[in-house]
Amino acid sequence: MAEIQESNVKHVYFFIGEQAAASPSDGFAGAGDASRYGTVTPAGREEMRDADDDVTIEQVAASPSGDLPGAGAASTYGTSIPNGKPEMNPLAPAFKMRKKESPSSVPALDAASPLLEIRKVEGKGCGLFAVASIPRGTLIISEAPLMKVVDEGIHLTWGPYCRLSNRDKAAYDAMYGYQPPYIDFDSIARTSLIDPCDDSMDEGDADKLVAEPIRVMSIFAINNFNLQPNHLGIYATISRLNHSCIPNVHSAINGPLGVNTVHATTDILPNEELTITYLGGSASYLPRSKRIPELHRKFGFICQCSACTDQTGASDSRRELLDYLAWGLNEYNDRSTATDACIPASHAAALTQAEDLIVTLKQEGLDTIELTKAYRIASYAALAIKNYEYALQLAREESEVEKYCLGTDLRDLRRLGVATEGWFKRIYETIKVWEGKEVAREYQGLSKKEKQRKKARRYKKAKRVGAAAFRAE
Ligand SMILES: C[S@@+](CC[C@H](N)C(=O)[O-])C[C@H]1O[C@@H](n2cnc3c(N)ncnc32)[C@H](O)[C@@H]1O
Repeated sequence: MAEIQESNVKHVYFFIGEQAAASPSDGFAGAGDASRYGTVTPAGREEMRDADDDVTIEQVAASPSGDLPGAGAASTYGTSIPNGKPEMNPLAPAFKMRKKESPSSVPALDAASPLLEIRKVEGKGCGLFAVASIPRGTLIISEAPLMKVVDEGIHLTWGPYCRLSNRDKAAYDAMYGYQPPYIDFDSIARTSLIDPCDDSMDEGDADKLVAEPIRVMSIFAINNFNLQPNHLGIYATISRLNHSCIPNVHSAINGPLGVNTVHATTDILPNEELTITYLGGSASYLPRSKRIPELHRKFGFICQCSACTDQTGASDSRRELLDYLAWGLNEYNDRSTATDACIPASHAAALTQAEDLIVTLKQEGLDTIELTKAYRIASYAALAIKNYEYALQLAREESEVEKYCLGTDLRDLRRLGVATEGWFKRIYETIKVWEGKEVAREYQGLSKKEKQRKKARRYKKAKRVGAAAFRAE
């Protein structure tokens, strides 16, 4: 069974900083972990800004394609998000909607789940909706890909599609298809399917021959997710998740299990739409004036989520603050020698900045994997100033969010040393180096006790809830 490769985990976690040995002297104990904090480099930010310079909100809104759903395809997703790979066609023309194909009826879900159903959504095609209350942390979907091809292998989709069972083909055909303008479907199909030396075929025959493979590619183009190792996959159910800049579920590839898992990152009410973010990592921190064109450029729709339609400016102010705080913390984590007001000059300042990042993420409703990164940096800085208790408390909070986003089967992340439990070990190791074995043991013991206390509290609560339910009956 395929395990998560580091290259793919990057799309879940952004690693920054080199592998440094835990060193009491530099204060970056624990940086030996491939840190999951990463996100933006200044170059990355510039890149994003350059790209955005192409389209403004006004241009997007004014564009004739502005109201059309469609164009998903690659993105940075780390989590897993439908992929759009603009780089597939370096000759991509300026954004122009060519064709949209949306099945007119609502198809049945392939993976039946008592928690959700597929429904038509005005302006979005179809989407997934909760049919019951879904508490935070619930594993909602666990799904193997319907079909996969090697990375950048959109031209290879026709063969695997033809080999699908009738049932799987029906699930595939029910998906939304769109031809992003940066992929030249027609020439890809002709190049891969028509022998240039075969002059027995006239233009009409060739058009007929490529029509179906183009349809298949157009579905694959906007519904695929990165898989490990180096594959792209499409899912009957997960590919129906729409985007929100304030998502309520998190999708991640679980290599050891060979599935994509979707967990609730917030409590979800019945009839609420389940949404992921198509903007991975730091791109979520962009203000709406940058997010909207970015989503439009990559996925072909105008986001109407509450953050994108917020006219008060509160969401934008928070995102700008998030971008500022996270960028500075990344520089700190990278031990950058640059000087900038947003780069904390001391560990204590980094701790305060990371706390601000945590609070702002929560205020913006971003209970996502980004929050685990913020907790890790805060824990890291707390450790550096020898506030061990607080470092452990922050690690515990990180661990909770990790569980909510990714579940508990983290074998590959453990192997890579990026799961929170690896971070706990680093904290204890550092305490041992700095304060001696006894003190480290004490903290470990306290942590164990705290864990047991928590478990006992949870058990008591479950018992109370159970008894109340029993009485109600
Ligand atoms: C991976 S598909 C999601 C499922 C799709 N809605 C369907 O009906 O199968 C991605 C496409 O869904 C649409 N979409 C996703 N999120 C959207 C949103 N927030 N607003 C409008 N359209 C959206 C866009 O057309 C996008 O290209």
